[in-house]
Amino acid sequence: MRLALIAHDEKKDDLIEFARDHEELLSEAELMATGTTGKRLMEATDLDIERKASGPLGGDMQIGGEIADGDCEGLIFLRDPLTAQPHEPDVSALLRICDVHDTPLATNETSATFLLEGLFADDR
Ligand SMILES: O=C(CO)COP(=O)(O)O
Repeated sequence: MRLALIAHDEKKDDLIEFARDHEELLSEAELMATGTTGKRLMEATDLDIERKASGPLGGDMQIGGEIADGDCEGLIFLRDPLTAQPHEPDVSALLRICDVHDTPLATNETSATFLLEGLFADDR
């Protein structure tokens, strides 16, 4: 199973905590992430993560491409709902492409837990 992990700057610590809490399950997946998110996660855990470009430089669009190609089965994207992002159009496009392809998408920690547990329950 291929999964993508992304967090905006204000949410990166939360995603790291989430990844530590779920490291065993996550380690069973092939993981990809936007650039800085992937770097921070690999520094903080033993997870192996394919790093795309940083979000503002096109990383969200690269992950969107994986989803459009049917090569990513779920996205955990801890967005910062309180800060405007310069690449907001890319963020919206990524969320949209998840809906186009009916790809599971979680944008907060509680739904991220449901997403992981649901995908792995399906897989077993
Ligand atoms: O901006 C992002 C998602 O929109 C995340 O990008 P980084 O992981 O490179 O910080």
